[in-house]
Amino acid sequence: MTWMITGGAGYIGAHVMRALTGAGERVVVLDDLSSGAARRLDPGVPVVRGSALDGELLARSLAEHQVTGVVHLAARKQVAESMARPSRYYADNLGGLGTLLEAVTGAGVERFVFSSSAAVYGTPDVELITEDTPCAPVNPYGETKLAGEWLVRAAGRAHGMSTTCLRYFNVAGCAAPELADTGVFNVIPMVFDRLTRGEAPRIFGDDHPTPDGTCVRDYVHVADLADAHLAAVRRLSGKPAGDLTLNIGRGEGVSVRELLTLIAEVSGDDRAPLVEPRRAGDAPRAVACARRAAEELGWTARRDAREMVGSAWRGWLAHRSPQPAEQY
Ligand SMILES: O=c1ccn([C@@H]2O[C@H](COP(=O)(O)OP(=O)(O)O[C@H]3O[C@H](CO)[C@@H](O)[C@H](O)[C@H]3O)[C@@H](O)[C@H]2O)c(=O)[nH]1
Repeated sequence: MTWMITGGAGYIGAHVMRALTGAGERVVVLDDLSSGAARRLDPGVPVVRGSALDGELLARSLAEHQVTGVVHLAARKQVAESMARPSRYYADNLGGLGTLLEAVTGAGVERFVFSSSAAVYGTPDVELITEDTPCAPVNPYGETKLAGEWLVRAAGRAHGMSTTCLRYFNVAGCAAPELADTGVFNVIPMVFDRLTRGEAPRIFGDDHPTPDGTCVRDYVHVADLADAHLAAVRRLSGKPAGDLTLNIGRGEGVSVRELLTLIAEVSGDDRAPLVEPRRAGDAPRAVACARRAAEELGWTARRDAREMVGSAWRGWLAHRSPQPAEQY
């Protein structure tokens, strides 16, 4: 089998590429390097430089590399940007996926793994989010992920393709400094960025209905997430498997205050945080029930929050972004 990884030069895609090649899978990367970084690529892995919106290139590359399965990660992923530019998100995330699925089914590819997100759930008021928790996204990014899942399942049913949708919770850390997340769009890099500038980290609300008043999230190490993709690929490589949708998280909540304590320990910078008003659209708590992934894939996350923060800090020191391209 040969797996095409779209977005393989991105933060998550490069970790997936390493997990698959490290386990002996044959891989080809498709990436237009618009937000991915060439330094994350592996010289031993062929790269098609182009976009998932380019149907002709896709058809040619799938045939040339005899691709038998696709892991689709290439997408826009900033919530705030999706609210400012919804049509761009719909066009790129769903347009790209539609074009890719046309090419993939036309080429007879029988296995497809889709990068989805906990953003499909919106802000449910539950202790643990299961895959049966109703989906009610609260921003265009989450909407494109939910509609993307529908598209993937429909194509699977129509063309006899086995599909797996992985709903990632809060992804953090890195397996090696060169693979680090260099964008400043999530809490850990946002706090690192503040500390590096000599500013206090911010807490968006300490009056949430949670034990310490700050938001609780399910942080999952990107290397564990990559292992989940490997497990999904292995499962699909066996007998035809229909469609499957899985939460990918640890099933454990970490509050913003707990995270800041870990960051202070790792960075050696323990300045007191500033408490700011709540951020619009933030759920007080978003923690996965991770049981179905354990049952279906035999996968559970192994790395804890300290390992995520420590590896993220080392990656930040090595490759921090001078200035993100656009801030919202
Ligand atoms: O300086 C900061 C930055 C963030 N937060 C809080 O930290 C938590 C995590 O925020 P963030 O890292 O922005 O993640 P989420 O808002 O939980 O969303 C992330 O996780 C979702 C999946 O659960 C993905 O869909 C999104 O793409 C991804 O941004 C939230 O409670 C924020 O209010 C702070 O208190 N201070």
